[in-house]
Amino acid sequence: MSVYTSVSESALADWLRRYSLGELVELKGIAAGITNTNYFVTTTHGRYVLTLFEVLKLDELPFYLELMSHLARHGVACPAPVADHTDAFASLLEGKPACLVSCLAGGDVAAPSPVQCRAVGEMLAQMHLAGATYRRKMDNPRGPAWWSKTAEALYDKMPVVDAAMLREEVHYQDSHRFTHLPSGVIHADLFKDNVLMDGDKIAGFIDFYYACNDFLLYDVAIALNDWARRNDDDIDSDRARALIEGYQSVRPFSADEVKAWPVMLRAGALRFWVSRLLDFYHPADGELTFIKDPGVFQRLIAHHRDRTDFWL
Ligand SMILES: Nc1ncnc2c1ncn2[C@@H]1O[C@H](COP(=O)(O)OP(=O)(O)OP(=O)(O)O)[C@@H](O)[C@H]1O
Ligand SMILES: N[C@@H](CCO)C(=O)O
Repeated sequence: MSVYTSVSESALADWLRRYSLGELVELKGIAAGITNTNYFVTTTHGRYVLTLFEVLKLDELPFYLELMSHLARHGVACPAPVADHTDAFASLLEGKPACLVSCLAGGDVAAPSPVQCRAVGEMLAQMHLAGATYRRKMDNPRGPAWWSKTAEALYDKMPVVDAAMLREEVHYQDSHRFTHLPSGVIHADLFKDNVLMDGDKIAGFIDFYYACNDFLLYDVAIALNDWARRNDDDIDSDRARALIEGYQSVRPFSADEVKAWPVMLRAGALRFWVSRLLDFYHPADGELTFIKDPGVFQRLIAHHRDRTDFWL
């Protein structure tokens, strides 16, 4: 469930007076999602998604909401935040920072086809191009410094063999640091559950709350590691090739990116291995029921290590 903060119809009707969206018709909690409280809100003007932020603070939101607005303005499929009469995208509701965004059609897919993977790759490249003119900047809070430090707090808790592999992976990434690859605004969490599909079309990328500035190639690796991953945690070549082809039909990899690609696939997996290990060994209060299997990314890294064909 993901309604942590209850919103009463009367509080929402009051809050909606800040907007030019008409009168409240219906308010309905959304079950999916882990971090935030989400509702579908219908007004006399249309349908929107209301998010109450459970962790992010009001002054942290402009980077993400202005990014979504920028991307939507450039034709990238993503929700467009709605501005209120003070021209703000967010304000407090029931004591939490809250915003309204356009409601998209479609739903997430559990078993995507190569055609859908191609569409994701293409839209991701379009997002990277459109992001080039976005002025705000945000360092990646979950980059190499974060995973090295976080891993230090995990080694002692893990089985010895797994800890040794994690050490090796952190060391491997430390010894393959890049400084020269194309970088810009990335989504940084483009898993299957963060894309709404309408058939074979992208209805929209959602959940931009890990977006930051980093290597564009790292974003492609994160997306591929989820969209093309099979149930045995190896990669399906047809889906991988389709996603890369879709991406390169808009923004071809540079020669440096081609060289960096095998390392980046492992970096994209390491980041989520570490965050899932952190949730597993140091769960935050109330998080227990949502912990995802860290082993998925350990097994994926093992497959990436053995790989000789990287679908390029
Ligand atoms: N703009 C939108 N249009 C339609 N449905 C949406 C939209 N935004 C979110 N949803 C629906 O709400 C669900 C929860 O959203 P989301 O995954 O962003 O939750 P969260 O708790 O904020 O993030 P996370 O699950 O990554 O912690 C999505 O699976 C989707 O079904
Ligand atoms: N997509 C992440 C969770 C949200 O960051 C994972 O599956 O571990």
